Amino acid sequence: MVYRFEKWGSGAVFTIDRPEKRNAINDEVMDALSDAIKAAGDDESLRYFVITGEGRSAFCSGGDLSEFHKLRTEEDAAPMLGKMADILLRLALLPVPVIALVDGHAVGGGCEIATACDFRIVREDVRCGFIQGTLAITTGWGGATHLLHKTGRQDTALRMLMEATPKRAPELLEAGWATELYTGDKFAALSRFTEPMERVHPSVHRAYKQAAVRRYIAGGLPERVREEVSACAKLWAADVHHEAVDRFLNKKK
Ligand SMILES: CC[C@H](C(=O)O)C(=O)SCCNC(=O)CCNC(=O)[C@H](O)C(C)(C)COP(=O)(O)OP(=O)(O)OC[C@H]1O[C@@H](n2cnc3c(N)ncnc32)[C@H](O)[C@@H]1OP(=O)(O)O
Repeated sequence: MVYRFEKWGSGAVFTIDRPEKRNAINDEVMDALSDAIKAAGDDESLRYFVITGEGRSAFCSGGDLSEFHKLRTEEDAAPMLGKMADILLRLALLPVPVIALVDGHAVGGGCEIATACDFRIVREDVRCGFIQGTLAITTGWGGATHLLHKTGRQDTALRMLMEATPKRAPELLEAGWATELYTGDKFAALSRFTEPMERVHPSVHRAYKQAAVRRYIAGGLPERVREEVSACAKLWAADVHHEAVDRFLNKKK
């Protein structure tokens, strides 16, 4: 299995389980995450939805380049990008707090997944970044749209996107992307984060999350995400993108 979806106290944890590929996202993981989000949305007893990665090397390394490099044209790329962008939008709009438990590097689409969550609990020694620019594309799963919507500083957000480099956890905290940093066991860190909120009735959490969802919708996020997908799909078709992916895939051969 390329994932696990398990109950965790009053929450549920989705674990991307492809450590041999640094938890890269392929169609199978997308479909599993989509199903998990549906189940979470239908579960009135759920208090939290948590997403994390297997192993300590990576939270998620983004799209599976060994699979997605076969997508050559704008028409090829748009359906894959749109599929994951829709899944991340549904993740963001879940009626409960959504927590990214970032216990390894989150790069590319992996950084987009964490950005779509309400909170990011980040291990203090990891690096996260929107490295799509190094492949001559933009974010394509809605990451830029979610980041620009959430962050208080547009200059900081644009700099993260345009530099396309992984940032150290303290920098991510300073930039307002990381909610808090931790060391040691990730589930102990998750408990420390959720415990204070557990003293509040879940109906209060759901009401506050609805306020955030209303702000998303008022901000036109679904349409803005669709436009981001289109922009990425256009850049995807360029030779400079395919050459950059080929260099990554051939780096060790
Ligand atoms: C809109 C989303 C967008 C898209 O879908 O295209 C993206 O997400 S673009 C960005 C795609 N992701 C990347 O470019 C990141 C590539 N990976 C890395 O930079 C590193 O692997 C890193 C920093 C995540 C971890 O580095 P580390 O040294 O710990 O591991 P290795 O690089 O040696 O990788 C181990 C093993 O995993 C394979 N791998 C890693 N990432 C991916 C990936 N995204 N897709 C496919 N395979 C990946 C890597 O090739 C190695 O395989 P091996 O067979 O052992 O050589």
